[in-house]
Amino acid sequence: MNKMEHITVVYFSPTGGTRKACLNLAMEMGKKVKDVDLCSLEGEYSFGSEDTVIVGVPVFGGRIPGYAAEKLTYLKGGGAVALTAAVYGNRAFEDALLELDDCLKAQGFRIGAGTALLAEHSMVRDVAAGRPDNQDRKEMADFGARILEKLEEEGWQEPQVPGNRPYRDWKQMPVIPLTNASCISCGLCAARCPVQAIPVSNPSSTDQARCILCMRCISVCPVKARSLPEQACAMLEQKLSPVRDIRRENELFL
Ligand SMILES: Cc1cc2nc3c(=O)[nH]c(=O)nc-3n(C[C@H](O)[C@H](O)[C@H](O)COP(=O)(O)O)c2cc1C
Repeated sequence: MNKMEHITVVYFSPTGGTRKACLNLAMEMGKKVKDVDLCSLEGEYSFGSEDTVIVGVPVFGGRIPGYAAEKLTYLKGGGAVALTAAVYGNRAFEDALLELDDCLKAQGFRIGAGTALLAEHSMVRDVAAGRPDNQDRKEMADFGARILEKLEEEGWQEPQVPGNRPYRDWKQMPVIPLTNASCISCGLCAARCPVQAIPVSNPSSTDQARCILCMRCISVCPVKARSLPEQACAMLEQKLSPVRDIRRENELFL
């Protein structure tokens, strides 16, 4: 039996939705919570078999971001229980949860439960706007109770989660965020970029070869000087218009 006293929440959350969704689950499980941002991990981070860890990543194109997959190799599971969260913006999570579980198994975790959770779409913010909301939070209390009940059982099994191998092929759009004349060169975007794609000396430029289009620079800019090119925005809005008025539900796989 896993004598859980606290839960560690490990996440990659460029615009904060993944972190919020995972913290909601952790807090509703009634344990002390430790917060670990994958962006600030620079070396190995080890767990042991008594640990329980919520690991959350955003869904990018039905996959997990390559940056997150790389950072997950810093985690050493040591038999710890992972509760996984593929956090997505109302379109679909496709192979992301399966890929996340596979990555963590390879790092020595046992998967206790998988979840697909909703958060605001970071590219088109009026899709799943305001999520996770109060209703999501209440649902996390139910998910948390069901997870704890399962982990109390002797000989519990890892969940079957949806998704296919090989994982779907996805390439990010060949665009970068643009900067307009209101940029005050404060350098916040450069400081917060997880992949150092924005030079501190010239924050209005972006290195396309490094940029993972995670939207953090756009979301942290205090004067809203950064945005995707208009054509890309129009294309995304059109692509997401069929899911704009749908409320997708969080899912739990035990
Ligand atoms: C490059 C990119 C690709 C995305 N692809 C998907 C997707 O395939 N399906 C989906 O529902 N949401 C997708 N989203 C939305 C994010 O998964 C969602 O907004 C997530 O909550 C962002 O996490 P964050 O707030 O922690 O950055 C994508 C977002 C970005 C930036």
